[in-house]
Amino acid sequence: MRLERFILEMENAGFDGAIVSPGANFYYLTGFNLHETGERPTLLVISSDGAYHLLAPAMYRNQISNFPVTFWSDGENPYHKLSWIFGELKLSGGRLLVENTMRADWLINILKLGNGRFELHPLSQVIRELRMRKDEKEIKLMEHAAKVVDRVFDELLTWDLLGISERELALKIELRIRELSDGISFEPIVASGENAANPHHEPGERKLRKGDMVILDYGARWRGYCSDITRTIAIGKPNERLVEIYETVREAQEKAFRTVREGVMAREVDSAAREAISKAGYGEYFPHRTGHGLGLEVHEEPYIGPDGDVVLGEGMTFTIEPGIYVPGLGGVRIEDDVAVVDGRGRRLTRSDRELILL
Ligand SMILES: CSCC[C@H](N)C(=O)N1CCC[C@H]1C(=O)O
Repeated sequence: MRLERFILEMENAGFDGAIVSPGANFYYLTGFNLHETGERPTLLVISSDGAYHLLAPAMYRNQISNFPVTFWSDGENPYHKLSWIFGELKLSGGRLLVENTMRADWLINILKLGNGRFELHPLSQVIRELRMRKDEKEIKLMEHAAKVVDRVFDELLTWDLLGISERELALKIELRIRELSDGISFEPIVASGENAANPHHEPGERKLRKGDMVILDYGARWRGYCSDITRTIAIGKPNERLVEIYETVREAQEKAFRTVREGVMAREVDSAAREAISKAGYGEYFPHRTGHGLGLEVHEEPYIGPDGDVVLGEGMTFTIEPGIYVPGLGGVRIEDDVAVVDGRGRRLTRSDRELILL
């Protein structure tokens, strides 16, 4: 059980306990996906002695079973109950791991209860090692999420794209992902023409026209796990320079993928892509890392950048997505999701990477 493994790691690292708020780590450890608890304090308290207890709003009563839990109702003070949980778990002070993204108001109240006796550290310090290595079941779920985005790509190539606005196309992609999966893993990016020079362009009213290169970047979620794909397509015949850029990015992506192997540093994958792009003279137009870990979150460890000091290992899953962005002209990005399986890189997304002219 994940929670037991986590407790062992936490104890080995010399921590007395952990406090986890809803999000990917909470889901990873409990299996409960408590949607939108928002401002209502919801906290999983774990002691390195092996005991754990959840504090949750009463309105989530039907979603939590077979787990030690104390519910609080609107109008009650949840921190009185949290204090009781600390007592039960004998957590009166010491070194505690806390969720990196915990709300400041919850954190302040926890510190008040600790009365100066808690020394807080980020939870990621211990949980990252567990989260980074996916087991077979997790990889299967990610393969499913990847199949959904591949299917959406096949389908969108049959849609009438000439004259559609970026916003409309993003909506159509989102709708199709929602029909085929549990939802989107992030808001789709549709960046056409000169807008494609912005890696995180927000789809707007610009309509797709002949000669455009269009970056399509979107992802699906399946049973908590994410996919993330980017393809760049051309509407009619694009400018020669953009075709040259496309081929450079395609080669960079391929070279980076071929570098993936157990034992290789994340930064070696990044430099394979970066060198190919720099050699073609576009180094200054590749402003981001080559990829990022992918799993319960769309951006997680291991990060595949120039500073990537993680040694790639079995079960790690990440994207490879080099890009070139030239202001005033446009851009190209090609992205696949990759898993390290049997020591080698395996592409989870498999859509065509050749330049497609519509
Ligand atoms: C979560 S929004 C961005 C999704 C996209 N696939 C992505 O992760 N990136 C686009 C440019 C680089 C890369 C990133 O690191 O943000």
